Amino acid sequence: MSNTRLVVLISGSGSNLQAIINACQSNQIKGEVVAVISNKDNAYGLTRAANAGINTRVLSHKTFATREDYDVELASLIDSFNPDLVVLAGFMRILSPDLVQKFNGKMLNIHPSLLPKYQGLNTHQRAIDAKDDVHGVSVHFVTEELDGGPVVLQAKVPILADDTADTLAQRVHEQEHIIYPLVVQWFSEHRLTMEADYAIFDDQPLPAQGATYPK
Ligand SMILES: Nc1nc2c(c(=O)[nH]1)N[C@@H](CN(C=O)c1ccc(C(=O)N[C@@H](CCC(=O)O)C(=O)O)cc1)CN2
Ligand SMILES: NCC(=O)N[C@@H]1O[C@H](COP(=O)([O-])[O-])[C@@H](O)[C@H]1O
Repeated sequence: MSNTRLVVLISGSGSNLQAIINACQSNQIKGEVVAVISNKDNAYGLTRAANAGINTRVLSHKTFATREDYDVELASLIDSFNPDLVVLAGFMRILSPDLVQKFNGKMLNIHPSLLPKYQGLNTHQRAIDAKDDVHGVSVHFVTEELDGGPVVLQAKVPILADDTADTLAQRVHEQEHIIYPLVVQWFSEHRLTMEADYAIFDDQPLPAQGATYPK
């Protein structure tokens, strides 16, 4: 089975990118990150990629008249690396239908909430403001509906009485760095399909290594 070719899209720090790079280097994921693309030239994730010897590209959305024009260029750039899987890792642009359709079934996103709760932005603060006692993270296939695609795996994170958005985000990040590599590993082992209705993982944080959940 050949290595899964991953193209990762970022906009910021790239800690999830780093988790995936690490998982590829440890052979947890039978794949390689062949390129990292950012819409922001100051994304620290670009430094992480360069340090790992990975191709990097910056495609700023600010130089395009419309979202659609940007996405035509972005789709072409992604395609140029011949990916098996496109991984959105803190990529902060809403993707237009044509691009989503082009990579249908081979584009994943990680979202910091227990979808379908809190689609969109500022999820940690929204959960705190709502006085929720649990928050978390979801890995899902990307569809036209923003953060509405089929969920593959979730991890729950309790909200503590003295939590701020930052302290909560830190604990959510810890679970992100476990479940995203795991889902990408499952994809690299050809064990995921958009049509399946995967179990939503409950309560306990995942073990760091190789749980086997998909059917
Ligand atoms: N068609 C889809 N596009 C994207 C999805 C998706 O599921 N379907 N997931 C998002 C990721 N995301 C949350 O997980 C998200 C990213 C960005 C935004 C957003 O409102 N972006 C604004 C700009 C915000 C900024 O620049 O800070 C915008 O694009 O106008 C919401 C949710 C990735 N895309
Ligand atoms: N709506 C998308 C979204 O908010 N994604 C979130 O952006 C962060 C990126 O962190 P990273 O750059 O350190 O991986 C992550 O917490 C991810 O869940």
